[in-house]
Amino acid sequence: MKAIEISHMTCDYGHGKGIFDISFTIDEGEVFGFLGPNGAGKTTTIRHLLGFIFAKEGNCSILGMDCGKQAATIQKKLGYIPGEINLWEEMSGMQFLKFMAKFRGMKDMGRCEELMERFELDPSGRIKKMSKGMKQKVGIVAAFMHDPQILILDEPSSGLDPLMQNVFVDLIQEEKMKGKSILMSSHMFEEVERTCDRIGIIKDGHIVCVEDAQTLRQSKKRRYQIRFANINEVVRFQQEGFYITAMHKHMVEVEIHKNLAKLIQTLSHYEVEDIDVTHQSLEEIFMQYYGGEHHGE
Ligand SMILES: Nc1ncnc2c1ncn2[C@@H]1O[C@H](COP(=O)(O)OP(=O)(O)OP(=O)(O)O)[C@@H](O)[C@H]1O
Repeated sequence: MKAIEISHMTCDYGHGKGIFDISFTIDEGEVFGFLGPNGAGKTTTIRHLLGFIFAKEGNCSILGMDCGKQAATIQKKLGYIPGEINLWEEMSGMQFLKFMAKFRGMKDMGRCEELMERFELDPSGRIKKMSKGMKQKVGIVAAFMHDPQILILDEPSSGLDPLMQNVFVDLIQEEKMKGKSILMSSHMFEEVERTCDRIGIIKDGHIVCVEDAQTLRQSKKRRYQIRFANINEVVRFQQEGFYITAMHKHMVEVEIHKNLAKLIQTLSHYEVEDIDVTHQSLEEIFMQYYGGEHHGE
């Protein structure tokens, strides 16, 4: 059984807005990164999973339960961090966490206390007075404290400082080791790179790519900056048919995807003074998808 299954789901808000024919699945024990530019449809998809919106076309299920029909059971079971955390402002952080614990029938608050300590959260103050980062911490503790099997996290680390983002990444990695299934929307490429097994990219309401994170990492192009001994070598090298991305005096930059051996072999016939390499970042790869410039290389 799949942890999460979304099949041909459409929610048309009109004027090209919404989500259209969305399908993907998440396995048990898998961390799935859900990425896309602002307004792409991430939150709309997630709200269907929580049963806040009913799919007019298509359907979605969590652990075999229909997200529309069994929303109450699902909401009790899973861990959820909404994109915009609107907690009950008049409550203190602790009152809110106790309320959530009661809603879920939790007896033991040990995990809650452990998480508060990890995130250095003092929950005694009123939510109304808390900073965005503090509210986010309350949201994280509330989502993880009942040790749920499934976690749906909509931009979970927004508002956290870099130190706390690291604490959060460690937590995700630990949960993954425990076999949890996690759907995580994020704008933080580093966080995605460090945690996700598979990545789905949504743009204008359509899924444009679902890819193994390892495959995406391997598809990173490399750019080699080669400094030749003299300009004659540069002119000669230009005839070799490599994809040249920049040139400056005796330096030539070439972009290589797979055929590094060919470059090394070719350069053995040249007078080379220096060679340097830069790797394409995961962010650059995503930007190709976001901007629609990806040609499926
Ligand atoms: N209830 C609604 N009625 C009409 N349009 C809506 C409604 N909810 C969302 N939209 C529109 O649907 C599109 C998708 O919104 P959604 O919130 O799912 O995007 P998102 O990918 O989560 O974006 P962000 O990264 O900015 O949070 C947007 O253009 C949004 O304005």
